[in-house]
Amino acid sequence: MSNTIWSVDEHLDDILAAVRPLEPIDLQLPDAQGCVLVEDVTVAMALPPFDNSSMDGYAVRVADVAGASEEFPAVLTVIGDVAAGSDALPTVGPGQAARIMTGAPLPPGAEAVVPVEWTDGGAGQGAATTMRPAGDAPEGASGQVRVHRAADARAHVRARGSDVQVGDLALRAGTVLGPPQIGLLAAIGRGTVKVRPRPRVVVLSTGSELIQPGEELREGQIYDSNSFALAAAARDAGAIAYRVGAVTDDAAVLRDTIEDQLIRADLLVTTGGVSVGAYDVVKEALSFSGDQDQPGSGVDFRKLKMQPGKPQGFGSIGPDHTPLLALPGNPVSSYVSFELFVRPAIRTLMGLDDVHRPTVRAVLKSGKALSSPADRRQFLRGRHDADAGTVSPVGGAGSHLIAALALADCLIVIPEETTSAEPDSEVDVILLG
Ligand SMILES: Nc1nc2c(c(=O)[nH]1)N[C@H]1C(S)=C(S)[C@@H](COP(=O)(O)OP(=O)(O)OC[C@H]3O[C@@H](n4cnc5c(N)ncnc54)[C@H](O)[C@@H]3O)O[C@H]1N2
Ligand code: MOO
Repeated sequence: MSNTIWSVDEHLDDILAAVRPLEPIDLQLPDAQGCVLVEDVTVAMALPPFDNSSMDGYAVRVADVAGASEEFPAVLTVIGDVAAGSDALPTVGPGQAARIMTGAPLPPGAEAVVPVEWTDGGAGQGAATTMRPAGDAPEGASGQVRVHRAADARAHVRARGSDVQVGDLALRAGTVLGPPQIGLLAAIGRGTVKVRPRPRVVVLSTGSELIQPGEELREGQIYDSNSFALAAAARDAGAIAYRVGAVTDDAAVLRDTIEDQLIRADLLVTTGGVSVGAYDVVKEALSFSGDQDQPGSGVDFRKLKMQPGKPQGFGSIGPDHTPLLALPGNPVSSYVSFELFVRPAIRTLMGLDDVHRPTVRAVLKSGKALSSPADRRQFLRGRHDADAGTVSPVGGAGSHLIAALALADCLIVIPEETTSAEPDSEVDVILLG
C-alpha cells in the first residue's frame, strides 16, 4: 500500500472506468426481470389480436336492439355460446344473438355486445345480474333473450390492434424490464429477450476468527456477518450472489479459494484482511497477483480519505481479468464500502444508467455537533424523515456498530473539510432504499 491517500471519488472513478457492462445474452422472460434490454422489441402481432368482447353478455346486431327498453324489449333467438378461446364462431343473423364472454372473439354478423345486465339473461324475468353457469343451465346457450337497451355499433367491443399494432415499437433498447414490461413481452408472444445478464458476484469473507451462524462459538470467535450482509446487498443491487463462507487467514488457501471461484464470478468481493496487521492475508494473497504481461491486471491496495472504509483494494484477477474489490473487515466499513463502490460496479455490469443511490439534502437533527476526522469523508448512519426534510444520526461512528446499522435507512455524509457538523445545518444524505 503506497502512502498516497486517495479520495472517495478517485477510487470510484477508477473502479467505474475499469468495469464494463456484461455481454448481452438471450434469457427466458422470468430470468430477464430487472435486466436491461439491448434490442428494440417491435410488435409482431396486434394486441388484442382480434375484436373481442369487454363484457359478459350477448353479441347482437345494432338494428335488432334499436329502441329496445325494459317495457318493449328486443326479443332475440340465442344461437349459441362464444367463450374466450372459441374458434368455431356462429354467424349472428337478423333477429339472433350469441351469448358471449369477456375476451371472446366477436362472432361474424354481430356489431355490438350488450352486457347481461341489460337483458333478462334468457330467464324470461326481469333484468339479470349474472349469467347462469353453462354446466348448470345449458339451455342458456339457446332459447330467447330479452334485451332492454339499445347499443351503438362497437359498444363493448375491444378492437383488434387498439393496444398495439403490428410493427409498433413495444420496448426500446435500454429499458429496464420490470413486471409490466415482462407482461407486455409475454402478451406479444416473446419467450426470450436479449438483455445484459445479472452479474454473478462471489462474496468471500476472510478471518480465522469467523464462525458460521448457527454453529457454536469458542473463546475469541465471532460470527461471520459480513458475507451474509454483502451477499444480500449484492442481490439487492441486482446481482446473482454466491456467498463463500469464511476463509481462514492463510494466503495460499485464500488464493486457491479465489481461483476456484473465478469460474462462476463476474465480480469478486472479499471482506477483511486489507489493513496493516500481520494476518491481513487478502493483501498478502493478491498484491502480487497481476500477470506481468497483462497491463492493468493485479489488485491495488489503497488508503482512502474516508471513514469508515479507509483501506480498500481494487483490481482484476485470473485469465479473464475478473474485477475484484477487497473491502475492509469491520462490518460497517464493509457495508458502507459496498454501497459506495460495489453497488455502482454491479449496476455498471448490468448496463444500467442509474448506478448510484439517490442523494438528498436534509437538516441535521442532533442533540450535539457531530465531530468528524479532518480530511476524511465520513459516512454516519442515520434515519431520514422525508416529510420533515430532516435526518438524525443512529448510533456512533464506530465501524463495529452492527445493531445501529440495522436501524439506519441512510448514510449522513460529512465532507472532508468539515470537522464538526452543527445541529440544524444541511447535510447530504444517501438514501439506502
Ligand atoms: N494499525 C492499524 N490498524 C488498523 C488500521 C490502520 O490503519 N492501522 N485500519 C483500521 C481500519 S480503518 C479498518 S477498517 C480495519 C480493516 O481491517 P481488515 O480489513 O484487515 O479487517 P480484519 O482485520 O480482518 O477485521 C477487522 C474487524 O472486523 C471483524 N470482521 C472481519 N470480517 C468479519 C466478518 N466477515 N463478519 C463479522 N466481522 C468481521 C474482525 O473480527 C475485526 O474485528 O483495520 C483497522 N486497523
Ligand atoms: O476506516 Mo475503517 O473502515 O473504520 O473503520
